[in-house]
Amino acid sequence: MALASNTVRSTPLDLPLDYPVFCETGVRLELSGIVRQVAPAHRVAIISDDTVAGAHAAAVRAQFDADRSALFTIPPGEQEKTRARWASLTDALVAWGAGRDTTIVALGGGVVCDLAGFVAATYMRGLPVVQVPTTLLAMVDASVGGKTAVDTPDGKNLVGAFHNPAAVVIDPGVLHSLPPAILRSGLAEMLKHGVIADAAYYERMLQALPALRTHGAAAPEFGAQITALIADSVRIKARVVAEDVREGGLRQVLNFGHTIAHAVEKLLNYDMLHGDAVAMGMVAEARLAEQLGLASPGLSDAVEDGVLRAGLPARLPSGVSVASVVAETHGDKKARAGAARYALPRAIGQMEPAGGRWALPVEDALVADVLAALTT
Ligand SMILES: NC(=O)c1ccc[n+]([C@@H]2O[C@H](COP(=O)([O-])OP(=O)(O)OC[C@H]3O[C@@H](n4cnc5c(N)ncnc54)[C@H](O)[C@@H]3O)[C@@H](O)[C@H]2O)c1
Ligand SMILES: O=C(O)C(=O)C[C@@H](O)[C@H](O)[C@H](O)COP(=O)(O)O
Ligand SMILES: [Zn+2]
Repeated sequence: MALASNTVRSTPLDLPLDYPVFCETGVRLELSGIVRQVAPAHRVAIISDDTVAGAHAAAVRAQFDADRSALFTIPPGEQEKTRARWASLTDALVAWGAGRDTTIVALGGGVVCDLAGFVAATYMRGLPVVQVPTTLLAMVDASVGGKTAVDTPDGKNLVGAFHNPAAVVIDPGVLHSLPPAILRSGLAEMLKHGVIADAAYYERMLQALPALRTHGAAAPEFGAQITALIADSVRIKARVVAEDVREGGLRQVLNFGHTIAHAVEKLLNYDMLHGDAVAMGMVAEARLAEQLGLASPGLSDAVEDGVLRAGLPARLPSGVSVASVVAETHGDKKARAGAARYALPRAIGQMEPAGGRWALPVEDALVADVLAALTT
């Protein structure tokens, strides 16, 4: 395959993963060289959504031979992370003649990372995928770790596969086109990484929040600061997934806030950004941890403080009843024998198993009490 650039100047982060993660402004322009190194292919199929493609696909496509690459897009939004979109994308790949010598490039936010990743995991029983995340959330979380999935009418990410990327190419330079509310929602997963693993990182995030919120992604000083914070967030996630790729135990810590978040997202027909739901879910689950006596007093105030300083929601959205959220939690993937389970921190930066388990069952009545207090 003729490539626009065969040399890769950037150095990947030093991580305990089997695949390189690049994190540097401008590195998206080295994508073809990276693909050639990690997943050389006869053809390259770029999967994106219409919004991202409009802003960023041309610079990516230009790096590959026109007759051996193609762009496949879906409409933007979580509502598109479905089996139907998986079917239309895989049909389109067949029609285009994609074979096992095709590499998938996932160019987009978390929805594209998950959906294109699932296409790659399943098409002809598995193609390499290079993740090129374009939202803050996808940079720090969805592009790393190999979870791919689609939603079904019954819940979030219910059908999917573990399929590690061949490489992750994080270019914070693409964040300039991201609307502020979507940038902000990515802060939730970064705060989560601080809560579950690293108090110093949590503190650095708190210090950075005013600048990140005031200046937005376009400010010149934003670049270096956000790049360092993204890299450290990826380091935290990488440490966890390297130890437990298939979520046998420890990896459940990355689900802090998610039992409640996924329930609420589904009840709202995914009309709430995932990061926003996680922010609110972390506040609720931190309160559960305190009520159970698992967490030291003050944890939930500290989590709520971070969430509010980031400008993220800390309360249950109106129109969602406490009873409906509690009922939905029983369908969570961590549930066992029908009982919802929660991955709960002890303190900022500290998670430990309780009785050997990383996710604990919690009485519905206690969950309902905590959620009721978050409706006011
Ligand atoms: N696999 C994982 O480990 C993992 C981790 C966290 C989240 N997720 C998943 O990620 C999804 C949420 O991801 P998200 O918040 O990125 O949502 P998203 O992918 O829907 O992106 C949000 C919006 O931003 C737009 N956008 C993306 N990049 C842009 C850019 N650079 N400029 C302008 N607009 C841009 C998109 O078109 C979309 O409208 C959820 O489905 C969640 O379940 C997966
Ligand atoms: O990588 C993980 O593991 C996570 O749990 C990260 C989460 O932020 C992410 O939202 C993930 O998609 C949730 O996965 P699920 O298995 O709970 O559906
Ligand atoms: Zn998440």
